Amino acid sequence: MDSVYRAPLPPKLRFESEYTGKSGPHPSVPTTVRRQVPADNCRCNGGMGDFVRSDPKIAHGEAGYVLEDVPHLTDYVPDLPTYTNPLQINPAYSVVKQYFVNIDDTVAQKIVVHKSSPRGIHFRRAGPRQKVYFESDEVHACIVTCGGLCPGLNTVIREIVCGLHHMYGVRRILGIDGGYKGFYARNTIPLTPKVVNDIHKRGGTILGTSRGGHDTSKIVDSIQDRGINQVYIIGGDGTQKGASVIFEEIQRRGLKVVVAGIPKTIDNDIAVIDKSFGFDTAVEEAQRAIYAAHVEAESVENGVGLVKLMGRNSGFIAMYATLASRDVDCCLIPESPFYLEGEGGLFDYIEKRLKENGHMVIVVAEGAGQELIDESKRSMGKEDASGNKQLDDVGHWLSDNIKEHFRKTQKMVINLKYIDPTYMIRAIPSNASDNVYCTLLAQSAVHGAMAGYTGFTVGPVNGRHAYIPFYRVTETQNKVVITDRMWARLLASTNQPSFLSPKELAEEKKLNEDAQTQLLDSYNAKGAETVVADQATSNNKP
Ligand SMILES: Nc1ncnc2c1ncn2[C@@H]1O[C@H](COP(=O)(O)OP(=O)(O)OP(=O)(O)O)[C@@H](O)[C@H]1O
Ligand SMILES: O=P(O)(O)OC[C@H]1O[C@](O)(CO)[C@@H](O)[C@@H]1O
Ligand SMILES: [Mg+2]
Repeated sequence: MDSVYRAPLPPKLRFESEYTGKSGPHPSVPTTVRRQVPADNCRCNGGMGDFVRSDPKIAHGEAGYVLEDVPHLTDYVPDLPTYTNPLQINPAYSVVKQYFVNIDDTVAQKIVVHKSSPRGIHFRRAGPRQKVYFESDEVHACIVTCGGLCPGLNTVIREIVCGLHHMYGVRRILGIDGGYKGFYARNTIPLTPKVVNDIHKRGGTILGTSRGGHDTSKIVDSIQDRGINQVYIIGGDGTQKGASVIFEEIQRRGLKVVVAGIPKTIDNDIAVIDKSFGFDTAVEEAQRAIYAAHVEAESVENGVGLVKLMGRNSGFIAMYATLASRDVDCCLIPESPFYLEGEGGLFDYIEKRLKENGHMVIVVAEGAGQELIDESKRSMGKEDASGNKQLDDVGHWLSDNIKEHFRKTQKMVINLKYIDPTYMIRAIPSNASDNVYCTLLAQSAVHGAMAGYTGFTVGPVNGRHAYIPFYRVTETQNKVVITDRMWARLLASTNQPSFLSPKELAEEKKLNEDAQTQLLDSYNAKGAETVVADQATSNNKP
């Protein structure tokens, strides 16, 4: 049984796009159809950066029900015909009871509710629809991977290709070589089930990836020139922003082209979705480094194992690897400030742990403690090609400082081993559960695109796959909330200090409470629409 509330939506929630219902022979739809909305509804600047998105599709229902819907081709391309979904005659699926998703199914963003809580925000449930907006031989799809590597990229590529081919009979699928810039600067790679058959067993991406090089006009020109009508874009928060401007430009040009985003990031910092693919694999691999650090540390007198893990702005990998391993005595993440010297500081804690236990393990996320690093040693203001701030190496900095402290104070002789497995945890193939997850993501993206949805990111929300508007996943980043239970569990498991004074802790708590109260107040005072906007900035997953 579905745990999602499935009452039929009131008629006013039904969007035209779902009910046009025209089917019949394919009347050679032109690839380019001028859209019916004013061109200045959206502005693109031809490159990275600011853009004005067209209005969100928000519908309201009873008891504070809000549907944040995703765009559909029929929103701007008139008179599109629909076709029977070929899955209806696919022997594997035709026997499945209720294989097609009811068009009224939506997925709740918030599932912990009170008696009087408004029903809140919902997203359109992902999955195959009875009717599709593309004929098999009309589809010309492309796949691109952007940003840093992540376990499972190849699995997603494989499953998009196989899903399109086996489920929808699509034969024309192109790989874009080397990220966004590949659209206009490289040759394409033809993809077939045979080409992708074994790729899920390899780390990395067979398509290559890159940062920077997002030139919206050139990318959309290339899509238009090649006659591509389904664009699958796999990448992190930056990539989804890029996908969003591509979608806006496609819409502005009135093209019958869908843009589907598949969220990818090792840091697990993408808002709204439960978790990003590859994260579990990375956490599992991080265990190996932590295990080695522990073995090294416990084999010598006053051994300290220090492991640096990825996590630019969010400490999820460090937090989960710490919780999973149970060998870690201290976990440092970007969200939780710490200090070295003085009472209650890190040096104090190390000394205490070594006296108690004879050894200890510290895990540090790469984005932690950046503000502590001496200005002279900072790579001030440097950015990568995508505009992401370049971080200073907190691992070496911490290692040097701990060693120097114990050498200077001569309190005890310590033996520190520093392990940096950062790239090792993301360059590996995905594990079994991530492989299954990648398959669901890819298939959900394919079903959504075939059904004519566009401008969406696909992902699980409370365990159910949903189509989420781009703006929802790009407006905020998912971060560890240090006043939540999960961080408390970690503190209880490592026994480390919180490094926050009671005053700071109270302030942090108040900030979070204020955000919650504001949310409720704005709902009560101004109605659900305001809440929709406000919730964009308060996506704090456990
Ligand atoms: N605001 C933006 N508008 C358009 N394109 C963008 C924007 N931000 C980033 N991009 C493009 O998206 C691509 C990937 O961005 P980025 O390097 O930040 O990685 P990411 O997708 O965030 O993944 P990760 O951080 O997990 O490695 C790059 O080609 C970059 O040019
Ligand atoms: O060295 P690269 O490829 O730029 O990637 C490093 C960054 O990419 C990530 O893996 C994902 O954003 C971060 O954890 C890390 O800071
Ligand atoms: Mg990013």
